Amino acid sequence: MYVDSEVSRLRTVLLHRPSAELARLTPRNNDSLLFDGIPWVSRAQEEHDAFAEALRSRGVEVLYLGDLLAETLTLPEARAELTAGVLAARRLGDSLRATVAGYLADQDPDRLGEILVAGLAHEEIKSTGGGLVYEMMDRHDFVIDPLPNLLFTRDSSVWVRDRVAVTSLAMRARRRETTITHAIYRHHPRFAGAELLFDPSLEHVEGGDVLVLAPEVLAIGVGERTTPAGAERLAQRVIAAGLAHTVLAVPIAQERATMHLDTVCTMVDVDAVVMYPNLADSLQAWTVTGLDGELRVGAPRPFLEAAAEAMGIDRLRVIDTGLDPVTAEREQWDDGNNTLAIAPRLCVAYERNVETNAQLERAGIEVVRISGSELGSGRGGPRCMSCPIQRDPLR
Ligand SMILES: NC(=[NH2+])NCCC[C@H](N)C(=O)O
Repeated sequence: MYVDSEVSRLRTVLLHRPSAELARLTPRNNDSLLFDGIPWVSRAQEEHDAFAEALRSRGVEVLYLGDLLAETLTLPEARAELTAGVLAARRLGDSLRATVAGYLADQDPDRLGEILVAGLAHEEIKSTGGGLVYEMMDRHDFVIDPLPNLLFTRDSSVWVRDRVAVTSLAMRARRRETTITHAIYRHHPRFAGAELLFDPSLEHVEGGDVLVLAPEVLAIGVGERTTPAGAERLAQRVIAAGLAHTVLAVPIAQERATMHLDTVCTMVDVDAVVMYPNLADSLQAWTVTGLDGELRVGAPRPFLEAAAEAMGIDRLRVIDTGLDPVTAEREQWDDGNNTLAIAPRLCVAYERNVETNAQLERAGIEVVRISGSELGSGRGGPRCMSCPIQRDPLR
C-alpha cells in the first residue's frame, strides 16, 4: 500500500461494483441519495465491468469493496462493529432495533454484506413484537438506508503514502459508507498493520477533494463537502506525520456541479492537469506548511503558481481544452475533467466528453475511453469511482 502521486503507475485500485443499492433509487428519493437520475442497473454494471477490465488489461489489480466487506464480516469483531453501526440509527427506536438486530444476526457474511450496502426495506422484515415505529412505517420505507454512492470509492478513503485516511463524509446519505471502509482497513488481513491517518469522527473531508499533486504535496478542495476545518485537520495530520511538507487549501464553489476538487481538476502527467477552463485562471490556494510543530498559513495566491512552487517545478501545465464556455460547462458536468491516471500521460475518461478527450490526445495524453451513460447519473467519473491503494513511487 503506497500512493505518493496522482499519476505514477497504478498497481492496485479499490472499486465498488454497483448492485442492488442502485435498484433502491426512485424519483422520490434520488435527490436525497445524491443521484441525478434513475440508473438502469444491469447496464451500469456492464459499464462498470468494462471500466474494471480496462484497468486489469493494463496490469492494474482490481479489489472490490463488496468482496473485502464479505471477507471482513467473517471476523466476529468486525461483524459486531458493522452491525452496531447500522443499529445506532436513532430513528429505529428500541423495538425495531431489536427486530433488525435479530434479522441481521441470522445472515451469513455475504448476505449481511449485501444488506449493509443495499439497505433493507420495511417489507423485507417481519416484526413479531410489533412496535410503534414498525407499525407506523410505510412498507417501502428503509429500515437500513441503501448506499448507492459507495460506487464512488474515491470519497470514503484516501491513501497518502503508506497511511490511509478514512474520511468524514459531509452528506447524510453517505455517512455510513465510512463504517464500511473503516472496518475493512482495521480488520481485513490484506491491510494488517496499516495506520489510520484520519477517521470519520473528525471534521469533514471527502476524498474527491484530496489530490496528491506530488510526493509530500497535497491539494485539498474546500467547498460543499470538505470544510476549512477538515482541510486544516488533514493538513495538520499529514504534516505532523511527515507525509507532506505543503498542503494547498483550494476554495471551490459550494455547488453540486463542483462538489469536489476532482470535478474541476485532475492530473494527467507529473506536471500537467486537465482543468475546467472556465475557472483555470481564477482558482486560488492557501498554502499551509509546518514549522516547529505549528501550521503556517500563507496568503492566498493563484493555485497554479502555488502548486508549481510546492511541487518544485517551473510550471504546472494546464492542458488547454480550448472549449467554448458552453461545451466546457456541459463536459464538466459530465465529468470530463474527472480522469483517472493509470500512468503519466495515460488516463481513463468517459467517452461522452468528446471534445475534452480530443484535446487531451492532441496534448499527447493517451485516453482510455469508457462508457458511463448510466454510471454518470451519480455525477462521478473514473477518478471518483476509484481509490488507488498502490502506485509506484514517483521518484
Ligand atoms: N470524487 C467525486 N467527485 N465523487 C463524486 C460523488 C458523487 C456523489 N453522487 C455525491 O454526490 O457525493
